[in-house]
Amino acid sequence: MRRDDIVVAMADLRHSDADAVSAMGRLMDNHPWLPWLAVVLQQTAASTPEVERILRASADFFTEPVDVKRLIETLTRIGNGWLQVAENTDIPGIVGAISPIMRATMASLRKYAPVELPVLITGETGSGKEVAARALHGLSARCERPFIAINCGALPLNLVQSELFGHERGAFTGANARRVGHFEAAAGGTVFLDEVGDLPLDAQTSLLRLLQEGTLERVGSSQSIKLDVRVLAATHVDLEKAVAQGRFREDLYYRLNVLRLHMPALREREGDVELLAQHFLDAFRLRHHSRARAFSNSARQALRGFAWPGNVRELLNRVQRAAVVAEGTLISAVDLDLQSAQPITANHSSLDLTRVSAEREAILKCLHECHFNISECARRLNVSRVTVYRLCKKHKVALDELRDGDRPSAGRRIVGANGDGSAVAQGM
Ligand SMILES: Nc1ncnc2c1ncn2[C@@H]1O[C@H](COP(=O)(O)OP(=O)(O)OP(=O)(O)O)[C@@H](O)[C@H]1O
Repeated sequence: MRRDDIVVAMADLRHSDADAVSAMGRLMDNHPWLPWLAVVLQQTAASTPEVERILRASADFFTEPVDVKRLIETLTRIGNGWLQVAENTDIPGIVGAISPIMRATMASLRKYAPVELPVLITGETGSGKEVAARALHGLSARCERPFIAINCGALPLNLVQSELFGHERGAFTGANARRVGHFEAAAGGTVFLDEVGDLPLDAQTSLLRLLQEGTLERVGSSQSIKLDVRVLAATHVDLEKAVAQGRFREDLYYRLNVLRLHMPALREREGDVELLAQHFLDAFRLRHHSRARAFSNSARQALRGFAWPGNVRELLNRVQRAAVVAEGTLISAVDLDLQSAQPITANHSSLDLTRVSAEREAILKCLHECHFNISECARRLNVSRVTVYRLCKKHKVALDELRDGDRPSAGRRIVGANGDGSAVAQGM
């Protein structure tokens, strides 16, 4: 294992005593990215919590006599780079949720999905808020109906009302025909309002009415239209602060914040980074030619030690780039451009760590608020532009990647659902 040349591991528990079983459990915990298979005697299957834990962590398990056909099928699947183990969260679209913090979040998600109430999804940029919103929709009774994701920050200011709620012909110059807004287009389904804090006040009022009364009016009409739609909203800014500053309606905040789902930052998700990285690599290999099929030890260490300011989106970008540049079958820390990444906990007292993390949070938050305008960020933080760049370097803030991620591709990204309930994505 230390040499990184294990493709699949088999935990043979047929003749193991309790000590051997718990040692095996520890070994599996320490190597969660490896596809594990387990072999047990029928009478020992899940007989103790330790064995149960091993079976849960295994991609597949077998009892004696081993079904060789199924074993070959499983090995073939693993050999083809398709790691079932990475997708054992049983929430479609959400990969790599073995960390306790992510498991707790997924447990909440499962509970919230069938409930007909708004959910406010919080979390840093790239932490998977939209992925969570889609999962909430996919696990709800509305899954066959449309899922429409709207980036509120990307809507042209003068057209927000019309984009969201539609308009009648002649409502304003250029309104040559009646137009149905995103909410009406999602009738019976779910609307996901990303960056809800960016909604202007008049649109907030219309949204509040929709949430309270279940009705909307198109721009240029006074006729109320009844509408059944579930609203999910996300923010990476502090909405409470926006309320305190009068930029966000308090009554709307309480309406949206009935259920709250917090997506943890990737650096808090111990064990998930490797699973996600392997999943992204496998997915990349299915679509493109790439020799790289796994990560070297140093790469894994770097993946675990990095602070991931851009969260899962940054991990995805780095893995894809590494898969392109890697020369051999193993991706190295250099391929990931993480050669100088130090474990975030190394050589720091907890007070130091708190300071470092507060500084990083402050710079990231400010950068987002200023839409990555460095001069503006420097002005707000009362430091020079050079200092902003220095801090970005110090905290491994990949400005280009974050900028790309921040740049809204379109106001409306998801336009519907296929017959099988899967979302149709546009402009992503
Ligand atoms: N658990 C996950 N499994 C698989 N892919 C994920 C997961 N979480 C995030 N991703 C991927 O990471 C990228 C960013 O995710 P997403 O857009 O949901 O983040 P976000 O929090 O909504 O970002 P932003 O705050 O910038 O809107 C997407 O490509 C998404 O598919």
